[in-house]
Amino acid sequence: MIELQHVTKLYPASSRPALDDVSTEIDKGEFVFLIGSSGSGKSTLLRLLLKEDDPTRGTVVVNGKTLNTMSKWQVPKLRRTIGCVFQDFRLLRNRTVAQNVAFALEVINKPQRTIKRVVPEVLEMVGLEGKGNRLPGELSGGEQQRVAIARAFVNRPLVLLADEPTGNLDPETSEGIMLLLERINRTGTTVVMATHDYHIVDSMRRRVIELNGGALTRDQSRGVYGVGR
Ligand SMILES: Nc1ncnc2c1ncn2[C@@H]1O[C@H](COP(=O)(O)OP(=O)(O)OP(=O)(O)O)[C@@H](O)[C@H]1O
Repeated sequence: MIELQHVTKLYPASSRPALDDVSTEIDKGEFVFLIGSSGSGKSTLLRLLLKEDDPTRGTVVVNGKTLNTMSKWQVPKLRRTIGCVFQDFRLLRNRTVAQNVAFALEVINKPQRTIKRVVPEVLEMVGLEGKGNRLPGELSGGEQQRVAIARAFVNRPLVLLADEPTGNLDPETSEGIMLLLERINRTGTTVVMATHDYHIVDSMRRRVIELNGGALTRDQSRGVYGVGR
């Protein structure tokens, strides 16, 4: 499903690798927390999985495709199989909630009749029924993140990558978002979530992969955030 083999990433401006000989495998349907202090390489790893950047050395495989040898024209097809959620929601401010979600289907040329059917379904799933005509600015942070999750999931991706999805939310709202991500995971979608939120990691007891200065220093099933934090 996801495989990294001896992946090193060196940014031109930096003397220290952002990722340092990282090898791991994530199976279909897993839920994985990616943890590590600021600058440890979490976002870099997620960017490599999306082929937003290429590794300096090593091999990255996502959904059966080796990204190193993938040509540019195949990248949009890869990204259709991956949903993304970010800390800052990244919604289109001047489009309604429903339009934000519909947009994800329009760009992959789904017919309007499918869009009309699927968008209300997914908005209901994330608990936003009746709010499709609001603008993002008229929603709470938690609701905006639900829109972002709906947009990421509407195309039923094989993998959902979440980079600090609860970073801007209070603990109670974060819990709701985590329940939603768990629900998505139960549909068979692999979830990889970068986080600093030790409450969430400790309460969910899922697989934990820890990066430290770019190196993978811990891989623990049913893990915790860590001792001595
Ligand atoms: N575009 C870039 N050019 C140069 N260096 C970069 C670039 N992006 C990241 N880095 C460096 O790579 C290292 C890893 O950064 P990365 O953003 O992956 O860490 P992170 O674990 O996601 O951190 P945070 O938790 O703060 O988001 C850092 O030292 C960072 O300064």
